[in-house]
Amino acid sequence: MALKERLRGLKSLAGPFAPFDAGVTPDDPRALFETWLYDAINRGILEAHAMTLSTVDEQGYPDARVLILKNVDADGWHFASTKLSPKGRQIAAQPRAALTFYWQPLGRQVRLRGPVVEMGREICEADFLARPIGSRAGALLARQSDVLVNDAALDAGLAEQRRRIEADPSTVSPTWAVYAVKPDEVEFWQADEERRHTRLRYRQNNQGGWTHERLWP
Ligand SMILES: Cc1cc2nc3c(=O)[nH]c(=O)nc-3n(C[C@H](O)[C@H](O)[C@H](O)COP(=O)(O)O)c2cc1C
Repeated sequence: MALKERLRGLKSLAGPFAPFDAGVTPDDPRALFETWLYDAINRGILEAHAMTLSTVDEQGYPDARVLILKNVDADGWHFASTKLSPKGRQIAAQPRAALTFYWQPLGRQVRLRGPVVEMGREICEADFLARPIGSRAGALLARQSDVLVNDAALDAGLAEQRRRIEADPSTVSPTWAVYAVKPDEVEFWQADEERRHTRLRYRQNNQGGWTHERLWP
């Protein structure tokens, strides 16, 4: 069977899904996001904290990759990476981003976008030190997305950084950063088997609060 037919035969948004009452929602999208995230975690969805981070480079060329959500607080939605990576350089040049979550068994998507800020050194260092040693060694290398010429160079580099950490466990990478996306727009999307999806978009208003409105599916 041709790929096109194979794809046509695959189910999507098959449900059944619990209805989403968009008329009874909190004033702040953070509260609804946390409810949906806990729903996903409690449902046992693997990597419920995985999300797609979209950025653009200096030329406005988009890029996207999956990352792990580290926290949600008054500063925004947090993620961590090395500042020297393509995403780090893109954020330095264009400090705006979008995040997308999809929890398939619940038929739920959340999209948000807004400015990105780098958190203070204390938060970045605490995040770095909480990582397993292998992750710390990789982050100290700070070569993410560079061209890898051979595995021996990677293995030698990781071993060297591991020795460095073992000699001084307080070693931190100066280029490891925790970033926060502070959204000015957050959209909640609940699938419906009959495609009568429910969409609710929050937008920051001039008073520093939020207004929300339904969107056509
Ligand atoms: C489930 C999952 C979680 C990931 N988590 C992170 C993360 O928290 N930080 C990170 O820098 N890369 C993470 N990655 C790798 C990124 O997707 C990406 O390959 C890497 O950050 C390089 O991206 P860049 O070249 O756009 O900078 C994760 C990948 C997957 C599939």
